[in-house]
Amino acid sequence: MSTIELRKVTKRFGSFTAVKDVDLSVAAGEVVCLLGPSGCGKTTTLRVIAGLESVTDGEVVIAGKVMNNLPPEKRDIAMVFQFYALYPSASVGENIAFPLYHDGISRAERTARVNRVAAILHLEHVLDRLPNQISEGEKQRAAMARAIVRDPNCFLFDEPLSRLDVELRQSMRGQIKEVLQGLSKATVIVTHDQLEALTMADRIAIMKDGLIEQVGSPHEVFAKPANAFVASFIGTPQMNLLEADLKTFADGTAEMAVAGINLAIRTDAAVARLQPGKVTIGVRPRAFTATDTGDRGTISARAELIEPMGAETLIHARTAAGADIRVVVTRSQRVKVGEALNLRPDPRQTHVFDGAGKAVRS
Ligand SMILES: Nc1ncnc2c1ncn2[C@@H]1O[C@H](COP(=O)(O)OP(=O)(O)OP(=O)(O)O)[C@@H](O)[C@H]1O
Repeated sequence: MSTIELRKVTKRFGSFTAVKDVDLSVAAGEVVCLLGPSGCGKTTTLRVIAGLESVTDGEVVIAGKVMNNLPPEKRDIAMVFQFYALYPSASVGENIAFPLYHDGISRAERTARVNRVAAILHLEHVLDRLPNQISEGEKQRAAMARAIVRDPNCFLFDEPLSRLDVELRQSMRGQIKEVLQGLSKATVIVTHDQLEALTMADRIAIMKDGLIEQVGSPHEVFAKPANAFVASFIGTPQMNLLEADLKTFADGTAEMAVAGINLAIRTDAAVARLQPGKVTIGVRPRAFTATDTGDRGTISARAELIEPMGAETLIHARTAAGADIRVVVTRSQRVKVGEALNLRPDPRQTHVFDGAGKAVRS
């Protein structure tokens, strides 16, 4: 069974802990993306799975077997790096066949397998060419073909698309996803690009400072972020995180105010149970209604910068107290720089984070 499991994995480099107590399991046929800012420990986690780094603590289990003491070549894993490392003097077909030369596979079998993966990855027409005679996208597909030709237990990808231009990335994301869907292998992809993670992953593990902050489907991490970090990391434009004052009352109700304005937002039982004081409310830029008239429950702000985005417009607004708020409106709603806005957050789409940044859910 092609599965990957990390059990309380920690990796230290000297006194620095790059990966802390990470638990993660990837089922057969599942694609999990490790996503997070630079230096959060994504690549180290991948290298630990591959056996390119030893673990300091915990267990790496692949296909049900503890792999901690096995070298990379004994783990039956294929890894695709950011740099494809194709041999320049060998044809594309020979490059793809390379992993099969060590396995005592007959020439006929080798050719059959290369042809099969070349068909999956649409490379039949370039098999006889040298790597410098094919496009960047074809090089990336050749690297992937070389990884899947051996039929390994699992796949690991390290920033597989980072060297490609925007357009090619877009089409490759779909192609990789399609190929992986047909292979039924556990796959881990490292990326710092959320769009890549959102489109390719079945589940996303969001990392920060060596810890996994949340693991969930693309929809879950977007709609139900576990904490303020995940909330601000996932979604473009970024979610607004606004400081709010929470008051709770003896009858189990609560009120929240931003810059002194009481907002008609989530004040359900879970919020009312919090300690009164400072909390953070999270509102995505598309979860505001911008109205002309300021009435109860709206935040007053002034448009500072307007960014047309095609069908929608991104407005950077600022409150009198100096809080910046990003708002997305439809193109037909014309707003000018300097104009006063009254922003009403949709209560059903308002997130609340406690003093430690943890999401409060009812
Ligand atoms: N061999 C090493 N020795 C010491 N520190 C290391 C070593 N390898 C990585 N680190 C540190 O561990 C942390 C995590 O590195 P890692 O490469 O896993 O991050 P990352 O999330 O993949 O970042 P990026 O997106 O920039 O590649 C970083 O602070 C890095 O400097």
